[in-house]
Amino acid sequence: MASLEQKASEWSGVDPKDAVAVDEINLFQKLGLQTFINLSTNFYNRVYDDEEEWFRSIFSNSNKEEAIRNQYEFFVQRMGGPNLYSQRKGHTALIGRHRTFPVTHKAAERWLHHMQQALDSAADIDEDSKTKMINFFRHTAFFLVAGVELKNQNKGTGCKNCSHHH
Ligand code: HEM
Repeated sequence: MASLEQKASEWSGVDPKDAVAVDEINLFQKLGLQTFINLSTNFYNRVYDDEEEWFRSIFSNSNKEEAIRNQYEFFVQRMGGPNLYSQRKGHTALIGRHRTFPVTHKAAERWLHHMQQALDSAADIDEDSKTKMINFFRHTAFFLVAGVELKNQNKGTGCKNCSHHH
């Protein structure tokens, strides 16, 4: 059976080594906290204003300000900054935290569309950092599609290892 990593690579089209290029330099040191706040604010403004109701509605039970903070704290932590996310919320456990949402291929593409737009409009991020970030986002998005699918298949069958993937 294909691993989540294999599925993520295949479905995203991102080579595994490009997906971890975010670790080649410390993006938090390079870009600073405010840049991450700006990016997540820009992204979620687009999500909450999405003309596509099916996608916008995935976020209808979430508070926009909280969603922005959850996201930038995770990005800061993942990209070389302080562990703001885990200090506040514990394990990142992204698959588990997405399992109640319809994380389909189509939803991943829509999420990535908004993130690409947010990156395109970010004057405070250089091109090299943008490339590293979008590859990481794309790979992670399809990792989540594969992970949520697997988790929901295993519903009720007690998959002990599911919580250890992220
Ligand atoms: C694939 C399509 C995706 C969908 C449909 C989706 C949907 C959601 C929704 C509805 C939330 C709840 C908002 C909140 O209250 O924080 C959320 C949270 C979050 N998402 Fe996603 N997401 C996707 C992809 C991603 C990707 C690619 C990443 C990381 C690169 C990510 C990272 C997060 C984080 C860190 C949270 C906060 C979790 C928490 O603290 O509960 N998501 N997502």
